[in-house]
Amino acid sequence: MAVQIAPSILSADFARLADEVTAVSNADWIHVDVMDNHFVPNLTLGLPVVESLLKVTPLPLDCHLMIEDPDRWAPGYAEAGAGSVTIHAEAASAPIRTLRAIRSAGARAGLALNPGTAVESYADLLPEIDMMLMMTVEPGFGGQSFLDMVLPKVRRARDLIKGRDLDVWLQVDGGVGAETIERCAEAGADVFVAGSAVYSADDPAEAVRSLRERASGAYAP
Ligand SMILES: O=C(CO)[C@@H](O)[C@H](O)COP(=O)(O)O
Repeated sequence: MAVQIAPSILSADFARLADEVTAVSNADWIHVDVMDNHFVPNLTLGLPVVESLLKVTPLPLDCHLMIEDPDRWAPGYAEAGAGSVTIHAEAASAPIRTLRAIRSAGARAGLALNPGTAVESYADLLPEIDMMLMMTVEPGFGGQSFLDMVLPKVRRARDLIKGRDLDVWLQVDGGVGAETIERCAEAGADVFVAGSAVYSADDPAEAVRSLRERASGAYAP
């Protein structure tokens, strides 16, 4: 699979979201961070904003739910038309049921792991998901420093996916930019979320292009 770039609108200007997503129309996904101030200590946006974004961009929305009780809320994002809905392993009470509900509603189902959560504990869920999201910072805020300690886990996840011959995408999120994206790709990641590296650039579309080039050169599935 070709590498994919997903700019995170957490670093965008929320007063100009339509323009901000249009500015990265060369990306593969728009990454939408939904935070509830309970699962993480930050509050962002929810389903009404996602519904509005769906009307202004042809790019699929990659909704990352950093919320308590994702079992209750996740299917609604898929039913609204999100292309991908990711729940946190640490927050879900019934992950298999919720992942199946996301898929049944027509979206790709994602499972996210915090930096300290072992991938081996969730190996049996791999057939239930389309994407595993490895947090490379503690979730909650943009602009944090990349945690190198997560890279061995990214490698182990890629090996588990390969070992079972599954088509599961491996996403990294947090501190991903020009200095770190190649190491993520070498470890086997193929979907790259970048917030500040894209939206603090003078030319966000050029930042997307350049990140894609770096990741493609280093990608070693
Ligand atoms: O989920 C999160 C943060 O919890 C991310 O999606 C951030 O939005 C990434 O921002 P940068 O680290 O790339 O600035």
